Amino acid sequence: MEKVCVYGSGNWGTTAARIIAENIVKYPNEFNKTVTFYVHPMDVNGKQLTDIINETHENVKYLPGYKIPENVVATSDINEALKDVTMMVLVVPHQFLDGSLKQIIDCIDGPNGENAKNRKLKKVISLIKGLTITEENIETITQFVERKLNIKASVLSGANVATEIASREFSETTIGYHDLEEAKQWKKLFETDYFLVRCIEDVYGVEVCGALKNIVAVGVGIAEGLG
Ligand SMILES: NC(=O)C1=CN([C@@H]2O[C@H](COP(=O)(O)OP(=O)(O)OC[C@H]3O[C@@H](n4cnc5c(N)ncnc54)[C@H](O)[C@@H]3O)[C@@H](O)[C@H]2O)C=CC1
Ligand SMILES: O=C(CO)COP(=O)(O)O
Repeated sequence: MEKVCVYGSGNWGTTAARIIAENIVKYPNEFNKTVTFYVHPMDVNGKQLTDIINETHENVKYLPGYKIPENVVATSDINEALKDVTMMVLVVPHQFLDGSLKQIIDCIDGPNGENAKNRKLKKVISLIKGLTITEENIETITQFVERKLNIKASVLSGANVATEIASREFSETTIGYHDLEEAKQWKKLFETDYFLVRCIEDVYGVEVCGALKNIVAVGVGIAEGLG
């Protein structure tokens, strides 16, 4: 039985958690219906965002006005978020990825790596846009994730705008995979009648196109702004 965590609770993470939670209940023999939702600790008007999400079923900070299914359980406790989790959706802004992965590795492997052999987490998909650039080299986000987590990662990317998808406006996306059986599972979790998912065996191609698309998008925005 697979158990799913959505790690990251921004605009896109919240939209992804809603879709997954609606889909996951259709496959009771394959997936545990509870989706854990890792929320970076945050105070909103004197209250923890996790408490607000669990009580009102709405992420008032990052996706106000859209209800989140009750099988999404928000937490800022990493141990609770990743307990028994076999499949993880990574959806934090790229600048927080390194710190997030350190926290995840500490949790699943133990501070000295002592639990690494008993890892339950086997499947990871990145919804993150961007590239990691250092003085030495350039890596795609999944290459960075694979190097840090030692798990082959899939990617989901496209010309996708979270609030449009949350509003059930039609949109298409692509999953890049290393393993077809795993890709079929991610497709079950993400596809809806308004969010069409295609799968291709080219992880790096999908994520590089997704990242480059945003350079074009910025250019179009500037051109539009100039009239
Ligand atoms: N919003 C969109 O329409 C789309 C976003 N993406 C990509 O998804 C990724 C996530 O984007 P969004 O969900 O839009 O993010 P967002 O900008 O809406 O949310 C910010 C996120 O960062 C977390 N955060 C804030 N401070 C932090 C810290 N110090 N440490 C760790 N986490 C912290 C927040 O809890 C929240 O989850 C990005 O790579 C973005 O490019 C991809 C497609 C669509
Ligand atoms: O790629 C996006 C929409 O398709 C959004 O990316 P940012 O959230 O990084 O601007």
